[in-house]
Amino acid sequence: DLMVDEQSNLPKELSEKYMITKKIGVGVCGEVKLAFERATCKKVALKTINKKDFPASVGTATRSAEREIQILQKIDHPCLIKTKDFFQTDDSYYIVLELMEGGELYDRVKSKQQIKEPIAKLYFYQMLKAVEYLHNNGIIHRDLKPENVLLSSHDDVCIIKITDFNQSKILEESALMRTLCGTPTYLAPEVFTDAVTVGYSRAVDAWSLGVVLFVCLAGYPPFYPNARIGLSVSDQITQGIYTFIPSKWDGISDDAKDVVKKLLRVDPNARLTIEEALQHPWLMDEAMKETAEGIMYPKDPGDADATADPGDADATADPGDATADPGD
Ligand SMILES: CC(C)(C)NC(=O)Nc1ccc2nccnc2c1
Repeated sequence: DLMVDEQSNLPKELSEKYMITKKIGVGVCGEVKLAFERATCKKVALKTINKKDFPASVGTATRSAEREIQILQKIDHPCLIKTKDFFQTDDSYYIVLELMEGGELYDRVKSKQQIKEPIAKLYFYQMLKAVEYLHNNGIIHRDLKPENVLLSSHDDVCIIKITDFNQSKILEESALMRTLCGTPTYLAPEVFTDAVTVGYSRAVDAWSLGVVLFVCLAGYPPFYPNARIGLSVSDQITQGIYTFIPSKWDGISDDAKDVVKKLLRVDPNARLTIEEALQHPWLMDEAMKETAEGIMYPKDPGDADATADPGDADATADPGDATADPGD
């Protein structure tokens, strides 16, 4: 077992490599602190996940933390947070992440009330590309919200990165899929009927992005307590009841409203997929895409996120496209 540093109960290896300073964020599973890599003086974020914080469900906490770590190490997209290092002790996981100096989108929306439409579109496009990559790699995030979207700087035009994969789900090949490959001679009809709806759990991410887009554009959420007298928030959601308050939405384009309406469809089968959202007229904006691709895949290797190999001709192709899409 790793020697732990007596003062701060941190693994010795960790405190030897990083100097940990102030708390900069708090998550469901722990906290995020600002740290400096001693060798390079570069700033990083240190996310701590306490295993013991969930005595009752210590199993699920560990499993969800292990799943998060497994996913964090496998994914590679400019709009998904990257793990730089990883340590663990008996009671905690320590994940070193690239620092996102702009903090959470949640705080940006709170401080700006409404985000200007072109900026909201730039952020939303990056979120769609990140979630498209996850879905093409058989991963569903399942907890997309402004707290889990981080900004790389305080500037309006910046990279966003999605974080917090501890609620995410890895789509494996299912028994149902194997059944449907066989000869159905003796197969009951309901197995086919059930099969029609299975495979849509990724649609939850499209719904969540619809809510995030609504909040960015309007500065208030579509579903909230007392939005409709007599309707709980869950009733509002299950019935798809929300209001475009004129004073907030009058200056916003009909295309933007149309994307929100088509993502906030109660029927997952009718809801826009991430792919379809990327094809919506509101996102058919060459200037925005040029800006986005430019910050996601900078040409200058010196830039923070120059991950694509300059020699690689189609550096702009989304690596996620190549992967087969496992069923649900
Ligand atoms: C800008 C300010 C106020 C210092 N906040 C901040 O950096 N917050 C966070 C929060 C969580 C993070 N998680 C991963 C990477 N950077 C993060 C930055």
